[in-house]
Amino acid sequence: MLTVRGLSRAYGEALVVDEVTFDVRPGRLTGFVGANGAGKTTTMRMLMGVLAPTAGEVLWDGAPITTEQRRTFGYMPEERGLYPRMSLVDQLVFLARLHGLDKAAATERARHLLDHFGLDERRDDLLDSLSLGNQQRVQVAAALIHRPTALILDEPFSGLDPLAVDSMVELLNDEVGPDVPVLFSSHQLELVERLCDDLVILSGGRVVVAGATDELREGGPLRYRVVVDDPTVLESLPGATLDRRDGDAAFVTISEGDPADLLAHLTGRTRVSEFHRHVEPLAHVFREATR
Ligand SMILES: Nc1ncnc2c1ncn2[C@@H]1O[C@H](COP(=O)(O)OP(=O)(O)OP(=O)(O)O)[C@@H](O)[C@H]1O
Repeated sequence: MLTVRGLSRAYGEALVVDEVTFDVRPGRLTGFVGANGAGKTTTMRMLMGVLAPTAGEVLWDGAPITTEQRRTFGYMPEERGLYPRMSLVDQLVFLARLHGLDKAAATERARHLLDHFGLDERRDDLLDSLSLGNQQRVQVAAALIHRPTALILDEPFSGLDPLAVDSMVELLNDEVGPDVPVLFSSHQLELVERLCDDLVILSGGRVVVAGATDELREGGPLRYRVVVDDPTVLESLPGATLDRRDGDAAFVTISEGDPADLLAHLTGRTRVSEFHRHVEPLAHVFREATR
């Protein structure tokens, strides 16, 4: 497991990452979300050891991480970092060799990834002749070249259309080992909500929400969407309040007691055609957390 503990970074007087703590669990896709300037890239750089923290540490399986261990990670930096004027296959082979693969194994691995990423026919083309989506694929392939033990991706989906995002996720699922922790940053909350097992929300350099995506969504207020024949019964509810109406539907938050009791109360007074849990999208959780 990869752990970030109390990580901080100051530039002069400005504390841009402020005691950030979270885990990236094995085999889980963790989304690192925050507005522009929240501190995601700075945190990821410190995680990878390319930027020194002002305070705090990074742990790998509970012990301070070593340079050797970091070398086994895959990293896609914000500034990318492949050579625009080198052919795809040459640079993947070059990177694989930097990671210690011999020439035959490096060529085999590069060819496998290019083939799997649908780029085999482009293998002799220069990176900057590819579409943005394909360039991103090559960047991800580069991060995967040495079968990394952890994967840190800075905005891997930026600029991709929804189909390209899905295809990238499929490739990651196929190519990333089952116990590998994966952290990726994004400012697209809807995308993260859809893709991630775990979520860390950063705002102004601080973690404002962290946890399993499902639990964060389900852990919100106990809100129900209700449709009844006689809406006047909603004006006084035991252990619940009417939040708002939207056409025929009303949204009710249960503050105490069981939803079943509220349903029984309503059905005793009017016909109830809808009564189900309304889970807020994470954008709502984010807004609440950063208010
Ligand atoms: N070298 C630097 N010197 C001074 N300030 C910096 C430096 N690098 C980053 N910052 C500041 O630190 C803050 C966090 O930046 P960072 O790039 O980590 O945010 P981010 O969440 O990755 O944003 P984005 O989504 O825009 O990439 C910003 O206010 C940025 O201006």
